[in-house]
Amino acid sequence: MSISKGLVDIQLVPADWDYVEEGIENVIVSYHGKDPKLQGWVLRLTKCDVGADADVDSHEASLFRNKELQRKQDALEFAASIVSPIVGDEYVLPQMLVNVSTEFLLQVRENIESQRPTKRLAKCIDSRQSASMLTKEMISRTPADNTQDVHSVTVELKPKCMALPRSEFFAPESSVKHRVCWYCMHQYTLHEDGNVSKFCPLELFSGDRDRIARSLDHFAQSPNNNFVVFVDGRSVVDEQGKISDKCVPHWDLLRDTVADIAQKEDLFSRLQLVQRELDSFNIESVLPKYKHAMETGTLTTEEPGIGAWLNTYTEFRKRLDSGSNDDSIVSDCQAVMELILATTLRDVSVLIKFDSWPARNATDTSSLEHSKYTIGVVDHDPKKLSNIPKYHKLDRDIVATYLQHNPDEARQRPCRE
Ligand SMILES: O=P(O)(O)O[C@@H]1[C@@H](OP(=O)(O)O)[C@H](OP(=O)(O)O)[C@H](O)[C@H](OP(=O)(O)O)[C@H]1OP(=O)(O)O
Ligand SMILES: Nc1ncnc2c1ncn2[C@@H]1O[C@H](COP(=O)(O)OP(=O)(O)OP(=O)(O)O)[C@@H](O)[C@H]1O
Repeated sequence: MSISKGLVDIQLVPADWDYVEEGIENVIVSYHGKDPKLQGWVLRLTKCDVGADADVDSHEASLFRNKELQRKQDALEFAASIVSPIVGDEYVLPQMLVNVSTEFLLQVRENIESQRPTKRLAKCIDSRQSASMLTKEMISRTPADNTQDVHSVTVELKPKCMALPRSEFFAPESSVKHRVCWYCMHQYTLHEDGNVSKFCPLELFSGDRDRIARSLDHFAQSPNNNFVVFVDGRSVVDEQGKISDKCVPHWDLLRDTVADIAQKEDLFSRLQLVQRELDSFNIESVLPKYKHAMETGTLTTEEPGIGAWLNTYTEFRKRLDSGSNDDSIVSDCQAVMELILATTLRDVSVLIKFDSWPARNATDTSSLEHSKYTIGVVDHDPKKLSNIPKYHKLDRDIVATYLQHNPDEARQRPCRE
């Protein structure tokens, strides 16, 4: 990984950028122009509510711009100094901040509008940002070698949960959290009874090749927005909304290859280990600590800057390295920050990109370079401290809804690490 901390000045032409994907907060556009410095890179542009950036020249907009720039610089530092040592340097994509003009942003906004999904249209590219993140392209429209009959294929995994919580401080009605993982319970809030996914993320993190492959099959049956396969830059599903051989060339081979990768790459075990340790208090006991820290002023409504994050991480690392299980020595503030770090890491996506995936008509798949891949995590900006009450409510709702549908403990399907 290489994270450049300065602000880079490059001439950006709106017509050179194509829509790739987006989440709640950011739109990703990829470069297809002629500048070799930008080829193979994407821009991550932040969004705002439609209309919120109407007056780009106001005093408020200028304050907002400075704050946003600081937040993005902190996010770069966060990636380099915290995410990178946790997951491994090799899994964090190279990134840098580039200057972007209002004209550039407004034109890109207009150019990509027709390609955006309806569910995301309440927000648009924020024309007030003065800098955006340039990062390595992980979803590509063209295969690396156009001379062969191959595709560019990227698999996106957003597993959302890596371990069962080990907190001993659960209310009696929450003890189910020791048996059923957060993702499996959440299914009952997100979907109708008959549509809950059979995918369990703990299977994906099991380290057992067969369990991993089976979990990918379950993921493919109910991909939702947690499992996406991009073929030549487009996300694909079959007519039933599933991932199968009908939409992905050699799906069985892809599933097996991804299972091998998930078993072999240290990323998965590192994410699981740190998730287990960081979530040791769980949101249930963190909410009172958060309230207490706010009342006593050890935490304020100001979101933590990079200095506070570095202290949190150093403190956490010291405890982890000493092998101490004594949670009583952890301050309220530290417990809250660790929970936020755990939530940040829980929400990352893992992208695995194959530059030369065999086309459907390829008979000898072994001769193609399908095993050459690039892997990285995306979406690791720190979550907001002010989300703590929301996380607590979500957690309670998830448990309550799960128990409504599964009141009988003997019939609950336990998750296994
Ligand atoms: O709350 P969750 O667990 O549903 O996660 C949200 C994600 O929903 P998901 O369940 O993955 O579809 C949600 O993902 P989508 O945009 O729905 O794909 C975001 O990642 C959201 O993060 P943020 O608010 O943008 O920082 C996520 O919010 P956080 O809870 O991580 O803040
Ligand atoms: N480097 C990249 N190259 C190609 N595509 C990417 C890259 N990074 C992200 N994407 C795609 O864009 C999507 C949205 O990106 P990102 O997760 O950064 O947005 P977000 O708004 O922060 O997401 P969320 O809603 O999960 O918080 C990802 O899910 C992925 O499909």
